[in-house]
Amino acid sequence: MAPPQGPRAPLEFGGPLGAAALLLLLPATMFHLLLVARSGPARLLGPPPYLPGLEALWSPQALLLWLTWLGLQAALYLLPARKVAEGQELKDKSRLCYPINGFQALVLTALLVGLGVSAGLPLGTLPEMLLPLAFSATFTAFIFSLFLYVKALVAPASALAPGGNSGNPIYDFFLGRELNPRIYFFDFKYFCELRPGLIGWVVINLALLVQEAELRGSPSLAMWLVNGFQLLYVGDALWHEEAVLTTMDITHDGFGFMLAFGDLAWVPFTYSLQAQFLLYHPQPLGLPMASVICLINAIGYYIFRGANSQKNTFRRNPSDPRVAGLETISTATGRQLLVSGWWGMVRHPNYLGDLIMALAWSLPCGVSHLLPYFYLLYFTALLVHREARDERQCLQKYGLAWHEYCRRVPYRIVPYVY
Ligand SMILES: NC(=O)C1=CN([C@@H]2O[C@H](COP(=O)(O)OP(=O)(O)OC[C@H]3O[C@@H](n4cnc5c(N)ncnc54)[C@H](OP(=O)(O)O)[C@@H]3O)[C@@H](O)[C@H]2O)C=CC1
Ligand SMILES: CC(C)CCC[C@@H](C)[C@H]1CC=C2C3=C(CC[C@@]21C)[C@@]1(C)CC[C@H](O)C[C@@H]1CC3
Repeated sequence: MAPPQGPRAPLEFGGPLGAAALLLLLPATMFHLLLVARSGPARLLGPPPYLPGLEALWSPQALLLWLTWLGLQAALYLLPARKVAEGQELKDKSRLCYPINGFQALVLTALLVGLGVSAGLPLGTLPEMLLPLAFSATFTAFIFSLFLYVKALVAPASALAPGGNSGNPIYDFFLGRELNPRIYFFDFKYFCELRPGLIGWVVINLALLVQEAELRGSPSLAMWLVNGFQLLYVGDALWHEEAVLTTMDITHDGFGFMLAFGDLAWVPFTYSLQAQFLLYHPQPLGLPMASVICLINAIGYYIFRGANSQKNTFRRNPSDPRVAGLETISTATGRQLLVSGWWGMVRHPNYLGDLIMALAWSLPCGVSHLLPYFYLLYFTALLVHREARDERQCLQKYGLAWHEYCRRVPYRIVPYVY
């Protein structure tokens, strides 16, 4: 069994009590949203229309479908990749290798779904199965997290994450103990972060669009916009898959219930909330308003992509002509921090772009209900919390240089506001 790590990392997410509360609250919120989205009043803050019994949640067909989906995505992950990328340096100075074939998996999934539909696969019936599918995803995330917890018991100390090894089983189960749990080349965290949930999200959106067409003759403009925007977001994430290797989820956080449930259940079943809402509550949307919403999404995407690409290019090669002229601060680690360009505007310009896109995804649902704005509210909280965690880690890494960066770029996410 691995010994506990040296100096204990400070507890996050409210410690064991917070972790226990989130263990229950996150699945409960997801089921609440799924139930409310199909109810007449669609009230985010009201009670759910009914409490589903086990017979509404548990379905062997849904479990089989879900496991087939995971198996398909795992098979696509194992296909030859156009590139194999190296991750960040680990505690033992080694680097892990990761296949870069996520976009290929998206394209092949689209082809398979297209073939299936032309052969008579009833994609439009998927929305009827969302509740038992979400239950199967939650159930598998729970069992999988137990497996990860047990697997970490026999992992070497160097394989453990900085957090998630407090000694409290609930906290450690929630946060995750092992940094990069793998079986041979199959990296569980990297696979889950980008494949079954993210691709599942756009397939669910598509099924909702198909069902809307079956119900009303054609998909609404609002449904097209939500599908298009979110497909762009998922396609972009998979196209720039390598960038995920430097996120705190991969480099810092262990793999436990939070990420397993977040990746496998939360992303596909709550991120598709706007499309779910639109299926049961059609909203009129004229061309002028649709154009304004497209413009908002384009601005958000421009900032999001510009900021992420600028940082990634700079981190890969600071002398690249696209970033060589930018102002920087040197740090004691030898790495530099950008203080002009996107990263001189606010300290997290990519979050700003992401939030503007989140607004554009909700606007097609009109302003009569708060429910479709859940993603924007949740995402604001997630990014504010994530930004605070990242600041703590950067302060630890860069010390005085980080203070200097904060002095030169005082706003975190929104210029002159926050
Ligand atoms: N839709 C969703 O649910 C979610 C989406 N996201 C999105 O994913 C993307 C990645 O986000 P995330 O992983 O949180 O973090 P970032 O991509 O913002 O990365 C933060 C890291 O960037 C480096 N950095 C910070 N400031 C500078 C600077 N001035 N110059 C150079 N490097 C700097 C630091 O690492 P170092 O110095 O070590 O390179 C820091 O730790 C974002 O676009 C975010 O919006 C994130 C979470 C959830
Ligand atoms: C269930 C909890 C509330 C927390 C779950 C968090 C996860 C859903 C997110 C943690 C970091 C994520 C990232 C993405 C999706 C959401 C999760 C998994 C992206 C893949 C989204 C697309 C971006 O281009 C990159 C993101 C990296 C981080």
